[in-house]
Amino acid sequence: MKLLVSVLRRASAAAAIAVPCQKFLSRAIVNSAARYIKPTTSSSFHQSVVLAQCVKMLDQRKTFSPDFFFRQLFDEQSHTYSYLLADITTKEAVLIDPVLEQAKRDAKLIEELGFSLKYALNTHMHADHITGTGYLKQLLPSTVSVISRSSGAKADKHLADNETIAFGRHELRALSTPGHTNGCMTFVVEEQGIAFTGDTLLIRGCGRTDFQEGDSRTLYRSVHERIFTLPENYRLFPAHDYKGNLETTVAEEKRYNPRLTKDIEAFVEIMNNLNLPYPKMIDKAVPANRECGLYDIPKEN
Ligand SMILES: N[C@@H](CCC(=O)N[C@@H](CSS)C(=O)NCC(=O)O)C(=O)O
Ligand SMILES: [Fe+2]
Repeated sequence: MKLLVSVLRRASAAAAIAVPCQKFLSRAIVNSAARYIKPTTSSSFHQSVVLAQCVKMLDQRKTFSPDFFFRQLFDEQSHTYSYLLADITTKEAVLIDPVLEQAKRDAKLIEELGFSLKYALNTHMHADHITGTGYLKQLLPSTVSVISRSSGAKADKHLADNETIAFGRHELRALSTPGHTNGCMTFVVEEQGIAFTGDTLLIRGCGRTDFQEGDSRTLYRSVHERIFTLPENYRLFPAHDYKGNLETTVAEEKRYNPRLTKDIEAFVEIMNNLNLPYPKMIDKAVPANRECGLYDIPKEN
């Protein structure tokens, strides 16, 4: 027994030294990697620098505050992500980009977790699915629906650029990021280092600009001026992904987005040649979303 106690003591003393050492060393290695890696060619040197920067930005990723709740939710039909955020202390919650067909699922989850839904927000007037905000207002009557004023859609609260929405001690800031539609907004939670980009910026892609008020040059400027200027370690969460990706970062998209790393003229050319089929639901979704999704919704018994 004595032997076991002594072994455990030694092991924990070793760990107490090893963990900070490891952290210090990994940071030191990353910081100096670009200077000490021996280049064989200038392009492999460049790759080493980019890799070192990427490791560094992962190293510096923020973790959520203990009183901040985050849950990513998915609708398989439209490939839409919705995001439930809450203050764990006060239980006030917000839901970003809910989908009509998932409103009951979302309401059940919110009730099970003991949250009270304060705001149901849309990043923009969606074209591919009907928003769940109107229906959630019926299911959870405390809910206030929110969208940007420039979307032209009905809601209880209309947001202007830079306006904030509070839930408990947390808040998100709405940045106007038009281009996919006029009313597109990106919601940023600065304390947690995260942003919800709607369809403005998708993972290694971006929202199309060939319907509603789409404009490629405007979208390019929105991304470069309002999203790529956020700190590089910010985690980004889009409204859709069609390949199973969950999230990205500012640093990743600035380096690897195949559309937005190009200059503006090349970007416009890419966007003019996407040749995507129109969303199947567009003729139903846009008129419904103009009414906050309160359009042909299921009646409660
Ligand atoms: N096939 C889907 C619609 C897919 C689509 O058009 N997605 C939009 C976002 S929803 S408005 C988009 O901007 N896509 C960009 C891209 O590069 O894919 C359907 O029929 O609903
Ligand atoms: Fe969209």
